Parts: sequence; C-alpha cells; structure tokens
Amino acid sequence: MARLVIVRHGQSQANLANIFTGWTDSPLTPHGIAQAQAVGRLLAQRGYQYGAVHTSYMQRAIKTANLILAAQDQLYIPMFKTWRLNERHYGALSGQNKAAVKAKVGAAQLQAWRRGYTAVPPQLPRAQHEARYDRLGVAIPRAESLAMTERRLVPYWQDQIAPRLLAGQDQLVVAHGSSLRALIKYLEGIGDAEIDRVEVPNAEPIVYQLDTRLQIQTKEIINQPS
Ligand SMILES: O=C(O)[C@@H](CO)OP(=O)(O)O
Repeated sequence: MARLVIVRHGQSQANLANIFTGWTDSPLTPHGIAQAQAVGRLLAQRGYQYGAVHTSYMQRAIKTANLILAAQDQLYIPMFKTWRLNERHYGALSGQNKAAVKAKVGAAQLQAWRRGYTAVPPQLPRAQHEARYDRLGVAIPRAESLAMTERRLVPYWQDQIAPRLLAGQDQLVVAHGSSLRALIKYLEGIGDAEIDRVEVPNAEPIVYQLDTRLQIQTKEIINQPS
C-alpha cells in the first residue's frame, strides 16, 4: 500500500488577476508562497516521506513543490519535471481576463470551456514557440480540452508514477487545477459528464491511500486552517 499526495500550486499572479493561465508561466504571489509553505508544514506534521516528487514545466508548480519539500526537510528527494503535468493549454484564452471573456461569450460557454470534458477553447492560430519545449520533440498544443489533457497525462502516470507506487513508495504530485482534475477523473473513474463538478483549489492537498493494485482505499482532502 502506498500514498499518493496531489497538490495544486499556490496562488499565481494570474489567479490573483483572474486571468486564464494555461501554459503561461505565471509566478506565485507572496500569498501563494505562504500557502505552499503552509502545505509543507501540514504534511511535515504528518511525517510523510516521498520516494519522488513529480511536477510540471511551470514555475508556479515547481516552486510550490520546492517550498513544500523545504518545509518537510526533503529537498534531497528526486524531482521529475514533465510537460505532461502542465496545466491544460487554454489556447487563445490564455492571458485574457475571465470576467471579460464571460461578458463576451456568456456563462454557459465559459463554463463549457473551463469545466467541460471535451470542449476545446478557441485555438491559437499557430503553436507558440518556447525554448523549454524544443528538446521534447512534441507539438505544443494550440489549445486543449480536459480530455486531451488526460490523454497526454496518463502515459506519464503509467510510466513514472504508478510503478513507484506499486514498489511501495509514497509519491507527491504538484501540478495544476485542470491537469489534476484530469488525473482525479482517471484515478476515480469519474464520468465525462460529472467532471465539471470537480474543483481543485490552490494549495489544498488530496491524499489517496492506494492498495497493491492501485485501487483507492481512502481519499482525504486536507484543508488549510484559514
Ligand atoms: O487559468 C487557468 O489555467 C485555470 C487554472 O487557474 O483556470 P480555470 O480554473 O478557469 O480553468
């Protein structure tokens, strides 16, 4: 039996400004840094020890992971960074204010893009070049639905996270609202029509106890004391 701890990054500048983020590399706010440190202290109190930590190519997740590990005195553990844990790519919505988009397209369309499973946000006319992805040999998406996000995330789960859990090592995953919704959908077998009800707040760890076949034994959401 092994433990899987998943955490969404602390508040980013884009979160604070109510801006669609996606693959935009928005930094943590001072509040986001404090949230990440508080998560680390909470997990330290529980004495969790990880075999490895997995995070994305985005600084808000990488820094949150490091702040958590620092508070747990586990900065030494292996950290794996993968584009497959990146936030869902928000396409042409990236960088736009959520309230302004809602005023333009209406609440129902906004909700479909934000929380639906198959809705693809408006695509960028061409994929943006970013040096960090050059060596990966993958096409940067022009926009992603949650379903597309799940499809690119699951191979990483199968290749890198599941084998370590099966070996009995606890794992920490620090990622994003919708990349974690995709993982939760996959792990819990949530239906396509039900996933719109799943929200993953910043810096609120979810702890799964998994059996030797990686079936969920227990799920606990750890709320930070406000
Ligand atoms: O902007 C984003 O990339 C995500 C997460 O912050 O936003 P939303 O919750 O609207 O999908």
